[in-house]
Amino acid sequence: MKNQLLHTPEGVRDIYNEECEKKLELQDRLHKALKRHGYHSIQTPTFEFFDIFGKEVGTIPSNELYKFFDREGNTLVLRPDITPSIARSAAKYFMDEDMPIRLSYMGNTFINNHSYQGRLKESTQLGAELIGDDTVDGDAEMIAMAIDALKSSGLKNFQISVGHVEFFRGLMEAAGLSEEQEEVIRELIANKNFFGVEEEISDCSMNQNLKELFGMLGTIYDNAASFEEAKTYAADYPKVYKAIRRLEDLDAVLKVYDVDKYVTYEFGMLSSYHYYTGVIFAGYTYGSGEPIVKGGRYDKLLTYFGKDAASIGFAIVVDQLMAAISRQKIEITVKHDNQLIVYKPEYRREAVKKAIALRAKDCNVELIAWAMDKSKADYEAYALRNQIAELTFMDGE
Ligand SMILES: N[C@@H](Cc1c[nH]c[nH+]1)C(=O)O
Repeated sequence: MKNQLLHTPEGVRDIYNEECEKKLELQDRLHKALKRHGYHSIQTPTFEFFDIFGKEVGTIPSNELYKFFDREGNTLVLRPDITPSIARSAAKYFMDEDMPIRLSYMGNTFINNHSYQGRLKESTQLGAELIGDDTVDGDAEMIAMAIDALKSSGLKNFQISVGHVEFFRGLMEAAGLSEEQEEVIRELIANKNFFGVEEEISDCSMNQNLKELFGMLGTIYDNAASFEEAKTYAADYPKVYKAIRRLEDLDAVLKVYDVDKYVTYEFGMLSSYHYYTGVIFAGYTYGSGEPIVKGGRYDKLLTYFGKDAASIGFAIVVDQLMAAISRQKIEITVKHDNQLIVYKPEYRREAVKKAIALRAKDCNVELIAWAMDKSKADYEAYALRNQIAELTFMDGE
């Protein structure tokens, strides 16, 4: 047999047996958590027209998209991100709705990233979007809900880092740096090289307050009570000041939800998604270098689809969460309550009837016709391998 027939391409994998059962159980728990917050389920297609994920939308760059053509010659894209699809469908189906819309979804995303990063190219996301709500209450609801969902997965130690895209944007505007310099600084921040940032701006002529704010990009605050200094420095930079104030207000509401202990603030938090306009956040835990949850506010994305609706959302990266849960040795218990009935030909009718009756009572029953070359011991070993709870032989003995 050709080796390639058994292999999957780089970056995609099979999930089977116990791992698959656990993943489904985890998805179920996460989905229920979103439902508990009143979110309504929605499914959108796995592929869409190229424009839904085009440059103007501000999601994954075009060279990381899986693109292909339909019979008419349209360029189609396997979704790299579900948020633009939700934005499209919200604009299509809820154009005249003037109340906030709460949607939740689960599905796979596809990103053709460089193989050397060792990342999955197909991963499962479970997410929620709150559309048509620009309030800080909305920001807090999303973060509190993400925390509730993570807790329902059994995870105990995790952290949500929260930032605001306007802090960095405000600094860039105020400092009047070139696009190239901005790119360099973004890269340095992404690598947590804050000395590098200091060095990069040391030659630029800028006001001391602005320099102080640049110096705060690497600080992690566990409470908005420590924002006072930053606010003083930002007094003359309205964008930056407003961003800090928003995080301060958010912290107050997160305290009402009693989830502030899970949250830290980072003014230097950035995202490569250009559709974010306000608060952004990402969740981390042990055993996963990548975020287990990512989200943020995108107040302008829906205007691209013709609806003016400030929105915020997040997605839990189920595969990352699974990996972390397993590395932290957190047990996701899956029920092993399958019954197995093995029958000899003369007992076929009886066996089938029995299986139907049990299934009607919601029992899980696997039915096997006894193969001539198999012994009782073979079936017992099979039952053990497959964690069968109860094995019945219908052979007249
Ligand atoms: N779609 C984003 C997460 C998100 C959902 N809503 C807002 N942001 C992502 O894939 O990272």
